[in-house]
Amino acid sequence: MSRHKDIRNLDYNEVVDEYDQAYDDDDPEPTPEERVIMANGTAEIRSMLAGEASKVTKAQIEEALWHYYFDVDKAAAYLVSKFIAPKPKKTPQNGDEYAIPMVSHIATPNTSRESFAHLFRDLPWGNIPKDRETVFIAPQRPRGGLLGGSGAAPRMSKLQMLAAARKQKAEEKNAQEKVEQTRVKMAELAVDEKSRVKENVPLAGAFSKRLKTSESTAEGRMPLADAESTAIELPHQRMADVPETSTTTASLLTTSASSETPTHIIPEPQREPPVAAAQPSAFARTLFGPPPPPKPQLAEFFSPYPSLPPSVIEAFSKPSPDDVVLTAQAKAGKKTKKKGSSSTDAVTSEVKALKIEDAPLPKSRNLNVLSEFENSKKKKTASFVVVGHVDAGKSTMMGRLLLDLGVVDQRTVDKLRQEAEKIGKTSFALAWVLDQRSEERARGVTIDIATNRFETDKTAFTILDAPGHRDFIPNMIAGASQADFAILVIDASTGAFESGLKGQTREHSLLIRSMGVSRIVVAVNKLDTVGWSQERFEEIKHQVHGFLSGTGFQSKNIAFVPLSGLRGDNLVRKTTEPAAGWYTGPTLVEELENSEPSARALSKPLRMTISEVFRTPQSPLSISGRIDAGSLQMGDALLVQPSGEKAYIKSLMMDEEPTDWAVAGQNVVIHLSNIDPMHVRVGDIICDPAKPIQCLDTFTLKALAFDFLMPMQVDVHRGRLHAAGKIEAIDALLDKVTGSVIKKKPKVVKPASVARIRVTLASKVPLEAGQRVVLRSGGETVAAGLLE
Ligand SMILES: Nc1nc2c(ncn2[C@@H]2O[C@H](COP(=O)(O)OP(=O)(O)OP(=O)(O)O)[C@@H](O)[C@H]2O)c(=O)[nH]1
Repeated sequence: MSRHKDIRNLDYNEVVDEYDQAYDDDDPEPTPEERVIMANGTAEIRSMLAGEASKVTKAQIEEALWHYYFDVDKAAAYLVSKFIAPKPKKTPQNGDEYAIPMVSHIATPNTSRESFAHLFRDLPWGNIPKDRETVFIAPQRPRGGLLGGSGAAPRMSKLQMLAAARKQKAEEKNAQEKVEQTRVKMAELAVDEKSRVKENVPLAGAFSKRLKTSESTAEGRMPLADAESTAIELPHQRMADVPETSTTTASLLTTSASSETPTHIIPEPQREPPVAAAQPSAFARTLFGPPPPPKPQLAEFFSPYPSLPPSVIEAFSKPSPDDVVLTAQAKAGKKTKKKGSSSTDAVTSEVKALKIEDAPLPKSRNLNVLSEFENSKKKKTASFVVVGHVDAGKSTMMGRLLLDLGVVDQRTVDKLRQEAEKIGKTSFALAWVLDQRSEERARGVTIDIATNRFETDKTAFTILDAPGHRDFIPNMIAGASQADFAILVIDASTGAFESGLKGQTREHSLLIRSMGVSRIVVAVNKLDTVGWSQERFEEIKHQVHGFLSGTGFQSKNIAFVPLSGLRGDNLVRKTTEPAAGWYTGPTLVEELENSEPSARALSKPLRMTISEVFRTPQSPLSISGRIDAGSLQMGDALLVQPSGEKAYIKSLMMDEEPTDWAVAGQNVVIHLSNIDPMHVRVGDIICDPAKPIQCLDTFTLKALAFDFLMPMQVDVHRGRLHAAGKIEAIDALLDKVTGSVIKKKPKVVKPASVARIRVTLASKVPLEAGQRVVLRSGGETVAAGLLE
């Protein structure tokens, strides 16, 4: 049964009866002395009332005296007003204008409506009938004090004195009882010391102070002052006088003091017995009398119902069955939790013990890669970038080339043509062979570098089809950075060549030359639109040759081919157009085969710029790119910069076939192991851990100015890498041919001039001397050059 059930079974009538009984006990029977005073008072009142005395009974007189504490005057006045000359009842008359409606259920049958009007018929005042005049009873003796007399204390009769004494006694008794009740309640609210001692809970400092203060004050030995200072200043002789009764408080105080500061420690024998509540002060005792004897034992718990029967208190003194069940459940839960946690710990430790061995490193065959390359019978490889003004026909030309070479079949092209017809872009069907992104197909422009490959009898080519639109120049730069040579596509149709020359034809030419491309094949395209005009071809050839020569291309490295990419004339096969009979030179593919790739930096430390990062079935992290310098083989350790993380070559792919090694100039796919993908990004450089590339945030550049140069914010492009930077200073203006210093620290560099400039970067990026970078600002290429 819970204690709530105890409350429900409580007999409230029994409790109320007890309360009433206690209340009745407050009005005890008169003492013999009071009986004498009562008799005298009765006689005195009878004499005061004289002839009217017969109208009141003895009991009425005694009750009045008792009520007024034997005050004869008050009792006599009360008896007169109540029994001898009571005020007449007011009975309103019906029909009176001042009639007050009476409530029907209390009105008598005869006086259903009473009026007070008759009381005012004899107005004006002063004409009052005799029977309605007030009876005044003059006091026997004059009142003293402020209302008359000498001002001395009024003289009291013996009866009055006795009544006053009784009244004071009753008031003292009530006050005493109130104090006692308050003390009991306070004692019950106080914290039980014994239980705290059992629990070894030290007293809080502030509570300790209060306790000491209370004790000392109760004994009247100390003033109400700071207990801490008082305890220290207390004379030893005085402390020795304290009776040795209990050590509980002393122990508590010692514990408390030791936990705070040694100055609080009071010798244990000198401590006083514990009290749970403050004792009344001397002033309080003067007011309320001596303190009651201390309760033998304080309640061990707080009860808001101090007057409850013992059975109820008993029920609350112990944990209820509900509490017992809850406690048991809590303990069981703890045990279970402990069990669970221990099992969890065990699992955790087991998991920790399960040390995952590092993935076994790929086995290296320790090949001499350079000799393998020399002895290999593989075709030479070459990469070329296709550049030119937007819509010059670059993608169409490469699509046709792949079709004519059999890399893609006619069926695929027909399918692309059908798809292109649906959106009204039939003429772009061949371009879609390379422009495979939906956005590129929808917009009809190339956005990113499209790579493809084809082989001739002698060479394995990699096509890097660059976007012609000025918005995608950074992608074109990325393509150019991987190329051995370039195809510059020029739209020969009327007006297009001229506009292209002012546009990206010029910029692309400058860029590819600055990127280190020295061999260029100019594809004069769309000659079918001008009837295969030789004059037009020669005009374009003349202008472009002069322009390219001015940008640094040697004449022997410049070739021109008149063609139609859309129709495939002079692309793979010679044109059969009669109007084009004037051209007997090589086709575009033949010109490509005649182009020697740039020298390979085979013996230099490994450098490879990451073009793509992707996931393959072979590895969760695969990268692709062109090896700029050095060589690598399966099992090699690699360093990724700028993250500085190490990785291993799990396997290699070249031309979509597995290989054990690769050298500079080759495009490869590397499946990495032992590295987190978060450390590898497009534009990072893979290098030899033994000869790593350094990460710089400042460098000096020998730059060709495309625009006016001065200290300014720029974007630094190296391959796929872009970084924010700033032209910090211009160290010198250089001679274009010799490279000697013309002028030191010029403030501005004019376009087409060469200068040595210092560039700072917002963050460190992998850079080293010999690399080519491009500086752009506001969407325009402002300079390109070589790191010194
Ligand atoms: N008549 C004719 N049209 C051509 C020839 N080559 C390309 N075109 C057309 O020119 C348009 C643009 O061709 P694209 O191959 O997309 O040009 P692009 O240079 O690759 O364009 P971007 O990569 O976006 O700069 C298409 O409509 C082609 O059909 C050609 O030899 N003759």
